[in-house]
Amino acid sequence: MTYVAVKNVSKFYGTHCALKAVSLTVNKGTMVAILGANGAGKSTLISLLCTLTTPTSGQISLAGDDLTTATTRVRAKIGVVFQQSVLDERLSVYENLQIRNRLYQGDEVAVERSMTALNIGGIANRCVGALSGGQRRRADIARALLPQPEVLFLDEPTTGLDAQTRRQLWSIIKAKQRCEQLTIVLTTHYLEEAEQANYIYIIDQGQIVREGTPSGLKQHYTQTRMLIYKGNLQRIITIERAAGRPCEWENQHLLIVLTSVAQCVALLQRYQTDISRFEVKEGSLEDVYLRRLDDG
Ligand SMILES: Nc1ncnc2c1ncn2[C@@H]1O[C@H](COP(=O)(O)OP(=O)(O)OP(=O)(O)O)[C@@H](O)[C@H]1O
Repeated sequence: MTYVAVKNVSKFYGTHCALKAVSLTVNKGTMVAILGANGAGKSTLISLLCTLTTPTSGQISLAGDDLTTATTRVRAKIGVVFQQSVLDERLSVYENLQIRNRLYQGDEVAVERSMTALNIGGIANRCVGALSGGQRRRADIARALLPQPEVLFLDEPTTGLDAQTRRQLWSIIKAKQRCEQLTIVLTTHYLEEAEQANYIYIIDQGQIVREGTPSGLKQHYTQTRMLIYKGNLQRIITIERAAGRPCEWENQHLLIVLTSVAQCVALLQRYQTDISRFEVKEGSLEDVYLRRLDDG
């Protein structure tokens, strides 16, 4: 079921076009990742989705409500984690959450519930200015979850965090998605994070240039390659080329682009005494992304 619908949206800053005729949908309970280079338009899109700015043209709706005409109702359904933390550095984690909760007129248990979800009870009384980047991000997410939003917008939530902290944060966010049907829209530069999404949009210079599931994108835009490192390489390449089958040298190894599992099995059977070390490499999301930049 479509939860967020962006239809033909353009956004100009003065004469600069940051988004051009963007259309996308996000289904309820799914996680959608927006990928793109610096300046591609990701933050602009998030700003539009969380009603901080309005489109120059086009429509956006959330749970059936138009963002420009039903802004208050929409805002009650969203949580946002901005690229830059919006917590007050001089206050404790608890004070930050409590003040925010009062603004939402949230119930008394909301702060405890949010702190428990992000596992930050132990740093509740610490001043935000003295927290590590990972602890601060947890507090940011706890703040965004205070009103129990239906959709969470995450604008590069893990930039600058170490791999272990990123993984911990993601296991919390994914659990929320799974258990509470939370809809998530994420922008990120980390391709392994986008890999966890149900659907991906790649933006380049304000336009959507690729879209699909992570596996669909890989299947469509990348190749599976067999690399033969050791063995009777000269014999293999001679036979393959004589039979009209593509086979290339790559840095003193043999490279064969595979089109099917059957082809891989046939090669291994044909050269079982000639191959002593090989590897089959599937295309990655990074290949999809970089190939787009190269094409551009
Ligand atoms: N308030 C603004 N006024 C004028 N131009 C802006 C404004 N905000 C963004 N832009 C421009 O719009 C384009 C898209 O910017 P945006 O911040 O959306 O990109 P981004 O994909 O989020 O980049 P990054 O990954 O670096 O955060 C850029 O060319 C940027 O300079």
